[in-house]
Amino acid sequence: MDAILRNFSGGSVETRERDRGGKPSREQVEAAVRTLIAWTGDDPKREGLIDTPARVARAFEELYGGYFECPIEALSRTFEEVGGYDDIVLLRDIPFVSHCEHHMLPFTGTAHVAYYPEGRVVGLSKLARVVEIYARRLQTQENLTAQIATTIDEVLQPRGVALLLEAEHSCMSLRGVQKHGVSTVTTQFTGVFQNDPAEQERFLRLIRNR
Ligand SMILES: Nc1nc2c(ncn2[C@@H]2O[C@H](COP(=O)(O)OP(=O)(O)OP(=O)(O)O)[C@@H](O)[C@H]2O)c(=O)[nH]1
Ligand SMILES: [Zn+2]
Repeated sequence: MDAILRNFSGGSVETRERDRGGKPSREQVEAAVRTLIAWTGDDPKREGLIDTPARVARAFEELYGGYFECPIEALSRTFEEVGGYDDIVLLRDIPFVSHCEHHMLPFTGTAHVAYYPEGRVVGLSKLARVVEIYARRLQTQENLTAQIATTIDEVLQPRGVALLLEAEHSCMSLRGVQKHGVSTVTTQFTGVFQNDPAEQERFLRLIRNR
């Protein structure tokens, strides 16, 4: 239980993805949702709410499905027939929804993912799948950014990886400080994007210039 709720941030991607724990039963989850409903002040036994715990459990399976998918596997099929192409590959504006690990409230935004292939490339959708898998876990935006970058870097071993995420956190807009329209930007660079300021600048320019 502890293991599954932990969002593994230490060790290699492979270790992180291997160390999975058990899972509570459906009955336990539904009982927990009934407790939360009662905590709000409502009656979990009233007609409109009677099936809600089951719905919430199903919604959680969808929203947090990323714990049961493997980002390493998503990147496992690569191909080399790209006519000698060896320049930057950039996926711009990948939309994502994740949930902050502090409040379990959604933060939504877009991810820009780039890498410099080293001989072999991966199917484009697989990069978006890695974003999706990690987004569907409890996250901080920093951790989400780092996990996507590290995974692509470790699995594909390209010449470099560049990530930029921009998102609005509903725990900041709907509650607490209640600031709407704040965009949080995080970046992570490896390889040439980290070592060569010109490459980093090129990535940022490609994102900005539409
Ligand atoms: N660094 C980081 N902080 C986050 C992220 N998501 C939410 N937070 C912040 O986590 C912090 C949690 O702070 P706490 O003081 O424990 O919680 P809180 O009392 O609800 O804080 P307020 O939101 O200021 O009311 C808040 O400042 C949130 O804005 C994230 O992805 N990254
Ligand atoms: Zn939060």
